[in-house]
Amino acid sequence: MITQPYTQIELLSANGTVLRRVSTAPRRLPTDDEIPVIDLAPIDGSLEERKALASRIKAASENTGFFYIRNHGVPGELIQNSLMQAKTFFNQPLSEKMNIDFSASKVSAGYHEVGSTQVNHLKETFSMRYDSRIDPTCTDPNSALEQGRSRNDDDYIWKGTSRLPGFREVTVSFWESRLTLARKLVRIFALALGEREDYFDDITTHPGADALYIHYPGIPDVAADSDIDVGIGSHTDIQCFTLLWQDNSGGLQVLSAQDEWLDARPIEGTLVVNIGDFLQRLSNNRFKSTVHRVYNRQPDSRYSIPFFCGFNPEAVCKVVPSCVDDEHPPLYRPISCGDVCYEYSDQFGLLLSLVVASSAISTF
Ligand SMILES: O=C(O)CCC(=O)C(=O)O
Ligand SMILES: [Fe+2]
Repeated sequence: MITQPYTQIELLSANGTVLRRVSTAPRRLPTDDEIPVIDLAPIDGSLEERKALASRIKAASENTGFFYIRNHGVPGELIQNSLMQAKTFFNQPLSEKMNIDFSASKVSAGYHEVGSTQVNHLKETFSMRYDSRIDPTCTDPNSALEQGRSRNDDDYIWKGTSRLPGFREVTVSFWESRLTLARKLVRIFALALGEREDYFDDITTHPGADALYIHYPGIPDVAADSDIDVGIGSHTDIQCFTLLWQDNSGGLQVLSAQDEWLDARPIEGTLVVNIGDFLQRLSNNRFKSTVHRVYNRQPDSRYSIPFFCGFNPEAVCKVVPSCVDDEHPPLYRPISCGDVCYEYSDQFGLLLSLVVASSAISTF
């Protein structure tokens, strides 16, 4: 029998640094079961159709914790317009981008320049957060503002980008479209966990909804064995789940259930969905928050546009009852999604970039 050689990588988690076993086998494409492509059209169908969809999503969430969605309802043209806006933003001189410097922001949003987040992260990012004023379902944004729920309320990121025609409109429109999709998916996840579909509705009225534009600069003449070409080191995402649009560059790698690296290659017309730590926690570890990373080993830029969905930041959540029985006592104490994110940033003394950029690794 051939024994598979393994190495170890370091992951930073809310409990400190943990070592994670990883196969040294060459990367491979996932099988259809490992990262399935799921047709989301039934999400607007009958309860029976939604339940059937939920069972597919349950299987994927319990397996690798990654799946592609097609017919997701986010218009392709809106995605392309957002990509154009992202490129225009990143193409500006650094001094312009620093108008919305993340570290000067009061609301944990704005621009992170290359090298300003974690070691070996070769990327620059624009980030925005939940804002009740642009939430299509928020009927009383002023009252939400008073309750401190609107986390973009000083308009810092929009004032500092007002010179870019259409930047705010397109970026907000894409964010709204993904918030709508995320809320529908939360209901499917409730079914997938064995609860009623409205189980999470009360805690998604002003949820964590952090959106990024990410630019991974190309690396000319990169040596094959160089370790400076990591786009994002190995990590898991912190909140409930992530909706990710990636361009055609490739480079997103996902750890399989057998600890092998899988290429989550771009598939036209799809978004990638992956489970985050908070949903793994609420599911009592039934759903998998899976380690992934990005390598941009190419001379060209890579762009990706993630959206991180959580619950209302102050809502204290316990492991869902359907995931608990005599043989499976709750593995986690109740906590809010917001507190988990703060624990993370406290642990590492990092800015709240971790809320949107998740955990990270130093060297691999
Ligand atoms: O750029 C990508 O494809 C993935 C980004 C990612 O994993 C993250 O921002 O957490
Ligand atoms: Fe991630």
